[in-house]
Parts: sequence; C-alpha cells; structure tokens
Amino acid sequence: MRPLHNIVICLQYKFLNRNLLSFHRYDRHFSLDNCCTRKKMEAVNFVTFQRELKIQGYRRFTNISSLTSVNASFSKMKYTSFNTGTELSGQYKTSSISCPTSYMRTGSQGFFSGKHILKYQKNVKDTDNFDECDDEPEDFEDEEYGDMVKRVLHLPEMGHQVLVVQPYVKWGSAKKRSTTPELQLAEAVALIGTLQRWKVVDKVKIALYSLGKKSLFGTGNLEMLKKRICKDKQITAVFISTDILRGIQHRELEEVFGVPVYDRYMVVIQIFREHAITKEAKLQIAMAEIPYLRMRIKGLVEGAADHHGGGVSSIGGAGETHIEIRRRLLNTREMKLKRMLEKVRNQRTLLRNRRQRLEYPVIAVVGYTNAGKTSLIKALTGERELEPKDHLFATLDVTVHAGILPSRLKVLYVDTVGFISDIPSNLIESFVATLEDAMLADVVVHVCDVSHPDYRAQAETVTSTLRSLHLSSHLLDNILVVGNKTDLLPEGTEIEDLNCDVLVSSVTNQGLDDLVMQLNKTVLKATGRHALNVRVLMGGEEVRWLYKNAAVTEVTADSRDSQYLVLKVVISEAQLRKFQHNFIKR
Ligand SMILES: Nc1nc2c(ncn2[C@@H]2O[C@H](COP(=O)(O)OP(=O)(O)OP(=O)(O)O)[C@@H](O)[C@H]2O)c(=O)[nH]1
Ligand SMILES: [Mg+2]
Repeated sequence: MRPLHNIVICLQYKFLNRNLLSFHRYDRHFSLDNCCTRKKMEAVNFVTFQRELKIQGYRRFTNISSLTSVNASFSKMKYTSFNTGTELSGQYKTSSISCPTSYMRTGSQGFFSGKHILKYQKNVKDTDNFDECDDEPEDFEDEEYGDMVKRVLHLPEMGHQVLVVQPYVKWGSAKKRSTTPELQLAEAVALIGTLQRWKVVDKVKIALYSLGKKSLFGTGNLEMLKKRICKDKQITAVFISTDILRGIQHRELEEVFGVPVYDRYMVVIQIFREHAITKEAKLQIAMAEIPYLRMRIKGLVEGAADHHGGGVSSIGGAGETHIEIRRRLLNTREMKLKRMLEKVRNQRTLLRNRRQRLEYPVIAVVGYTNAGKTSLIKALTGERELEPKDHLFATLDVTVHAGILPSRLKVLYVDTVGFISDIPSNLIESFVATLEDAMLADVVVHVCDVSHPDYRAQAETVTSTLRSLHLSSHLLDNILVVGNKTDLLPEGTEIEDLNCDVLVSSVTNQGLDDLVMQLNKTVLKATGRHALNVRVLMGGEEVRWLYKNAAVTEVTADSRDSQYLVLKVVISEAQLRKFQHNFIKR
C-alpha cells in the first residue's frame, strides 16, 4: 500500500444537538481496516485544531469534505459514508465506503464508548463547540470551506485562461443606450485583468434579443462559442459579462462549453477577495459569497435531479450527504460571519460616535471604480500613504483622512469602494454597511473620470447606486460632482458639456483650489456653519469663549482701534446663537 503522510481525517457529527468535529491523524499509512484502531481522536474545535496542526508542522492539511466526510448525525442518518475524496488522487490512494453508524457507535473499537462521551462533554465545556467557537476572532478563514468554494466554483490555484463574452441586447427596452458593447467588453477584459493569474486569451461580443433565454444564447451563437473553445486549447474558462447567470443558464452553458463559466457577480467577488485588507471588508466579501454559493449548490442539485429524471432524493446517499454538508457548512459560516461583522460594526459605531462628538464635518468621496477617488483625496490631504492604482477596485476598505479647508475647518474625507455597473443589487447591499460612513457624511463628492469614453454611463451607475442607498434628502442636496483627469482630455473638449460642478486633475493639481473653495462653501452650508469676522476686545471673555466653542481661523488687530481684534471664525448655528445670547443681547 502506498504510504500516506500527514493526513488528517476529520469527522463532523452531531452529538447532544451540537455540531462537533473530531480529527484523526495518520502519520504513516491509512487503510480502512485499521482506521478505527489507529485513530487518535480528539474533539476539539476547528480553529484550535488548525493552530495545533500548524505548530506541529503539518502542511498538507486537508479536511472534511475534501478528504473524508462522515456525517453521523444519529437521529437522521442510517449510515455514514467515508469518502476519502478525489483530491487525494495521484498523490494518495483514494477510496470510499459506507458503514453503518451503529458500527461506529457500538463496535469494540467504536467511536463512542462511555469514556469518550465523558471526554466529549468535557471538551464541549472547555472549548466552545464548533458553532460558537470564537477563541480566535481574527481568523475566519476556514480551509474546509475554502476547499468547498474551490470545488463548487472550479477555482484552480493557477488561475484561468479566459474567453470573455460580452452579451448585449441590441433592440427594445432592455438595450443599454448610455454605453456601447465595445466599452462594456473593454471593462469586462479589465475586470479579468485585475485578477492575479487570470488572463484573457480571447474576447467576443454577442448581440441578443434578451438576456432571459434558458441557455442565454441561441443555437447559432452557442455553436460558434463551443467551436471557439474547442479550437483554442488554451481556454480554461468563460466569463459571461452579465450581472448574474440564472442557475439553469449557468448549468446549460457549462455543459455545452465543457469549462467553468463565470458571471460578473462571481468575478467581482474574486477581485474583492484578492484585494480586501481590513477585517470588515474581508467579512463583507465572505458574506456576499454565501448567497451565490447557495444558488450554485441548488443548481447542482437541480441539475442532478434533471439527469436522474427524478427529485433530489434520487441522487443517492453519498451525493445527498455532500450537498447537505455543503449547506450546513454555509449556514454555520453565515452565522459566524454575521456575529463577527456585528462586532466589527459595533466598534466602528463607537469610532463614528467619537468622531461626531468632535464635530468634524465628513466628506464622502464616491465614484465609479478607477475614477481617481483615492488620488483626489491624496491630492487634497497630501497623505503619502494613500496608494492610487490603475486597477479596478483598488480600494476595498473605507478609510478616513483628515484635511483642512480654506476656512481652516478640519474635515474628514472618507475614501470608499468604487461602484461598477451590472452587479446584482445584493452584492452592492453587502457593501452598504461599508458605505454607512458615506451615508452619514455631510457632503458627498462624486468623482468622475471625464477622460473615460464611457464616463456618462459610469456617472449614471453611481447616481443610481447612490439613490438605492437611501441617502437622506439633505445629503442628496449636498453632492458635488467633480470631473477628474482633465489632463487627459483631448484638446478642444467642450467643458460645459461635461456637466460637472468642478473640473480637476489629481495628478497636475489643476482646479484643486477651485474645488476646495466650493467644498468649503458646501460644507459650511451643509453643516449649518457660518464663517464670520467678529470684532472683540483684546483679552476679553468673548475671545476665550470663541476659542473654546468655535474654530478661530485667523486673528488680526483692528486697524481702527488696536484694543480690538478681528477674529475669523467658523461657528455652528447653535453656538452662534449662544454667542449672541451671551455677549450681544446682554
Ligand atoms: N492622468 C491622470 N491620472 C489619474 C488622475 N487621477 C487618478 N489617476 C490615475 O487613475 C488610476 C486610478 O486612480 P485611483 O485614485 O486609484 O482611483 P479610485 O477611484 O480610487 O479607484 P478604486 O479604488 O479602484 O475604485 C491611477 O492609476 C491614478 O494614477 C488624474 O487626474 N489624471
Ligand atoms: Mg481607490
């Protein structure tokens, strides 16, 4: 028998109504005959175990569904299937058997002798059970889940060589009038280019009557695409640049093409996964992925049912177990992520409250991806650490940067995740929380890349996304549209036609002075602040009061009477009234 090294068998089962995991290590070889005698069983929670494995130098660690899945939910299952999984093929021997649960429970080498039960109960008390394991809140990466994602979505480590297909509706009400198929195709190619190790090897746009057909394309186009894929052996996947493919469409296309098929939802999630840095963004993405996986897993079940000419039950024991395990994995993960997100958000609310107490006006900078939001904030604040990139979705984390307006008022600029057209609203919604800061802003700066041939359609996407975020009407009144990248505009461009409040270049700084003046005005208006000159007696109580309760931005001696000072102040409406009450009406 071929020796098997560093293999970990993981069992997931229900005991006393709790989900538990147990792990078995096989350091030398593994055979089904001795799997019970050789076992070294521990009921530990997943995170603890992973940590332990890492400490012990286990590198090739595969778990549950990819190596062995045992579902021994006593109440429901009549038998348990061992499935040592195809992932081990080549390097390891693979096999699969089913054995009755009773064997596991009562056999002489059985899993659950009285001693073991005591041990489990103790463990359940000592460490949290799987559902609630939270002893390492930083870590929500779950190898087992990751394996499942890779398998359901066919994501190989080495990336993909992609055929990009841009479908577009040529006639009727569904036709997009604000952009062209060529520009849409260019964006689709750029999206794939953003993914590490994914490469576009071929691209095509296809006119359709509607996007609702069962196999999306007609027979002619399907045949053409199939031939193209067969001919070009490089192609390992197809990206259909539409927001989301229905289950049936996805299935039909994968079947015809014989390679994995992706839609924009999936590709955008992949990009987000690769680029997210903060925990919140990572959690957000992990959450956004779950409904998508559910849909695809459901598609697999329906597909299998179609093939077997019957319902789900006809798939057979092992298949059914797999799907159930996947569903449970998703549910468990979803609950865990929700809890973690809530924690992170509570922290953020605290921060936000603190910021509000400090009363800094907040300017949210939003816009289409790659429009230059980060560059503009960098130009306005001089912050060196900000890193603009020529990438779609370079920024995936909402960050806050302090700046000063001409009235010397300190403001906070919020850098946000870029918007993009044709992604399903639930994907956007999962980022709404990230945009909460934007929604609570005093002023919104909408950055457009006016040098982009598709900038009007991009601006429309941003405006409609903002609308869907239910911004307050107050905030909607305080949106400043900034046309960026004017240095790239072709000569002779009609500036008036660009429909922007201010035109700037974040690279040459052209127009920035104008922008900060306008921002100053808008911020003062939006926050009900006044910029005033106040004449006060030198060393008087008014001076002290103003320094304490308003922003004093400039002090000059009164040229007519040197006993007096002229203070330039920015003051809120409420404080102004207090000032008048305290000092003027007296
Ligand atoms: N020529 C020129 N390039 C610019 C200007 N502003 C930004 N860029 C470039 O455009 C690219 C995108 O800039 P970012 O600031 O990262 O854009 P963003 O809107 O933050 O993008 P995401 O975070 O990906 O949504 C970078 O390569 C910038 O150098 C500009 O005014 N002129
Ligand atoms: Mg950015």
